[in-house]
Amino acid sequence: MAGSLREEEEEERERLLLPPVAPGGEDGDDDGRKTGGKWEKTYLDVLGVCCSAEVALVERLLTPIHGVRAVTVLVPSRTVIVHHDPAAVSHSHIVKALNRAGLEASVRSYGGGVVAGRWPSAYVLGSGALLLASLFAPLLPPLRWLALAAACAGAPPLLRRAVAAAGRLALDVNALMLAAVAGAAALGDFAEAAAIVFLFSTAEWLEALACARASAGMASLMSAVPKTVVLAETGQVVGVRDVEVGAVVAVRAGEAVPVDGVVVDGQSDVDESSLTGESFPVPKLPPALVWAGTMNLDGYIAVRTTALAENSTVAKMERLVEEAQNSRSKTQRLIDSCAKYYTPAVVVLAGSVALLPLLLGAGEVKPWLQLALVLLVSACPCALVLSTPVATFCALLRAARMGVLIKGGDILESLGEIRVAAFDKTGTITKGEFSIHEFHVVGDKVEITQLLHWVSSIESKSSHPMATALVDYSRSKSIQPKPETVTGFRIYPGEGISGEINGRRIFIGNRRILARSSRCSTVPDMGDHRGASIGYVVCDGDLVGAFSLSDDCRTGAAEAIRELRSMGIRTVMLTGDSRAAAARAQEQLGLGGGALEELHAELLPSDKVALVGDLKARAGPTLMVGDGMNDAPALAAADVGVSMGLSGSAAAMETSHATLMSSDVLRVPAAVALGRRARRTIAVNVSVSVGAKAAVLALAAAWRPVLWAAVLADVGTCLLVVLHSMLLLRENETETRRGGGPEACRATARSLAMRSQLAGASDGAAGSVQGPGDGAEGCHCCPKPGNPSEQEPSVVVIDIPAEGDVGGCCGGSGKEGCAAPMVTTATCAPAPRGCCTSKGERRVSARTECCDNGVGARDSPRKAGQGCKDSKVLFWR
Ligand SMILES: Nc1ncnc2c1ncn2[C@@H]1O[C@H](COP(=O)(O)OP(=O)(O)OP(=O)(O)O)[C@@H](O)[C@H]1O
Ligand SMILES: [Zn+2]
Repeated sequence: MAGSLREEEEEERERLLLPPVAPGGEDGDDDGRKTGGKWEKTYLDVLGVCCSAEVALVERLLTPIHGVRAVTVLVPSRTVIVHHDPAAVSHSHIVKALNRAGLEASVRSYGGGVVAGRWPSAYVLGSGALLLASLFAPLLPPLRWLALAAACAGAPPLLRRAVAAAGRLALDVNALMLAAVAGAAALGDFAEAAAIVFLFSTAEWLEALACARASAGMASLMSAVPKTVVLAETGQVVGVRDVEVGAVVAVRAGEAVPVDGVVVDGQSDVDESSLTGESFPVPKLPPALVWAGTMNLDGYIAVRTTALAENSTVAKMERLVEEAQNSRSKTQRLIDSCAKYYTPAVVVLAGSVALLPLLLGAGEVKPWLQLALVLLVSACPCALVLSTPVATFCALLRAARMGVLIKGGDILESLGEIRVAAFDKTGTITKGEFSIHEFHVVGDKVEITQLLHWVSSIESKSSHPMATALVDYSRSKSIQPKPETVTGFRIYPGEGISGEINGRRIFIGNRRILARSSRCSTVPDMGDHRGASIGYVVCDGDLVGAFSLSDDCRTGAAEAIRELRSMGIRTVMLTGDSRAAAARAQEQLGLGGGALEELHAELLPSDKVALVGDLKARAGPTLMVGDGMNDAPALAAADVGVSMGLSGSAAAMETSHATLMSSDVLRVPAAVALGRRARRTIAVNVSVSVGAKAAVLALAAAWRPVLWAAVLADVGTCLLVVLHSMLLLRENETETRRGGGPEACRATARSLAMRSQLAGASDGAAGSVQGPGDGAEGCHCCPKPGNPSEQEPSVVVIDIPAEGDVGGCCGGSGKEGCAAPMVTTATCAPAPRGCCTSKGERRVSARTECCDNGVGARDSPRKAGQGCKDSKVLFWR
């Protein structure tokens, strides 16, 4: 059932994440395919794209070409992506069209190191050599003409671009530089003219090199996907784009998985780091899901595809990164609009400085003209315009590499401002892998087998984590779900689900659904499972079954929360689950049950939205992390909504602003840290570029107009800004430090996995392969007992105040306890018609004994600072 469900979900994801319609294209892929030729996506490195001004030019050049459907220009990485029909228009045709306008385009080869290491053009080299020779002019005066030759030698690329820009009535940096060169030459400063050309083109080249280095990272996202696949049944080799959904493809050891799918045969360890940033291999057996671009390490697997190549997760990721580059952030919009006025203003100023003395008949004209040239060179706000997009691009790329997909520069900036982090519980703080403690029949209306059949059949239509547990539980009792017998399936967000089987309407869910559907009078006592969630089954108005289930915290959840708190961020839990379950998770997170500063339980999706709004108003910019469908509205309402990617629901992924590709919540503090770093980088970039300009202008105003210094300030700061932004690509020590514990655990897991791989390779058999789970046990929520002297059995009595009834809500089992402060219930279900026995204020004591089971036993409440690392419940009173 998991397979079919996932497929549905996959379909939904596909529907939600349809390829973006790029400018110029009006329809989706399907239409294109139907009309004959296949659309292809070609990536071009276009060095001539340096400001957003070139975007329009590229679009104007390419969109009229027959066979080109859409053009996307990514300024930060100087990339142009062309959707075209290769039969109608070839790569070289596109490249030529761009190069005619002097844009220096070349087709990016897949997997290649892009253009890194490329030599400067002949123009740059020629102009440099001539300039060098001209320096000997003091010895041999005629050599000074070589400087003029140097300026001319380097000018053609500038001229071509300036003419192309002028064609669309734009004044670009090339035109400004050429004007300055011409001016300097006219004044007889040949060396100055040559210096401008040489400095400018060298800096451009270096900048392009740096950008190419940065965008190589993006290319590597997709380059891992093989271009051909082997069909498992026939052994036939076909292009990856021709593989249909449902085909079975063979993936041998050492090959990358070509398309998203389900393992149907074989077994292997798969390295998913390209997608999740998680560096240890994940064992895959049928029916595990695998994703395109991940690496099959050591075994053969057959994969039934669940998506077309262009709709694979990695392709969608790539689209998101591309879109993110195109979306301009607040800061960037501000800078761009300033830049729009800055250039014309300075050009007009330069013009008047040059003309006024002439008109007024001032004595010496030359210094005025020099001042005008300096102003002209300073009129390009290139560094300022670059200061944000390059930093944003590098940060987004860094985020993608660590398995966090951020959908734009704005989100990145907001991430750096976060003051509150709200977490959903199930599937975010906890693993979302429930285990069933009890499953009872209530009354004598049905048999247990019948009940299990109903529950598993209806639950197999739900993607809630509890559903999986209930279906597995039924299977363990030899009852197979029959989803086809269910009609009228319905989801009640925050409550549960319902469906009809053989004319009976069955409801499954929490107390709210009980209130909605039943006319019962008693609620069964669910025994001693404190902190478990209680579920009910109602058939045609009668309560017929009840069950209790719970799940444990994720690895790293506690560290993530600690990290966020150490960064001065308030942490909050917003859960649809019961208060008892919330309190149990809180307790598992440590810090004496005070890890999260606020707990809000039993929330409907609308309550989550309201609380997010409240947090925003009360404490500042709010981040929300969630996985479920019920979280989607809250994710959208938060300043930054983060969804749990591959494990979460499609709805959450769609509405969120960022997605964690792995389920490692430690990426949340890391992403916030990255956001803060990006903000700092942008601030430094902006001040450096503004500062340099101001210094040159001040120098000029002080009658010291130095033209080459102005050029250096212009292109030099551009280069500086690019290089400084690229520091973001490097892993920051604070990011590594964030959650130092789990990092160590991951290292262990990695080395264990590697060792097992080596063992497997040397003796040819898998032997006793230790999965990553084994290696990571030390980083479980519950700290592993350390000092043996602390593990001596001792009896501790923990007093837990029983939860009081709030506003006449049903009390559930009547035995749920809560140990955490500030447990609130936002809303109460309408009081069911007399279904609950009310509860008074009570204290419940648990007698516990310390134990060292390492991974916190399910029933072991643990209190920090009581000399007991872990404890086992002996009995409840
Ligand atoms: N498919 C289901 N089967 C049984 N119970 C369900 C189902 N879906 C929801 N419920 C009940 O409704 C409650 C609220 O569900 P909801 O999805 O809003 O939150 P949750 O996933 O439990 O917690 P969180 O909000 O922390 O993710 C659950 O705790 C559960 O008791
Ligand atoms: Zn959840």
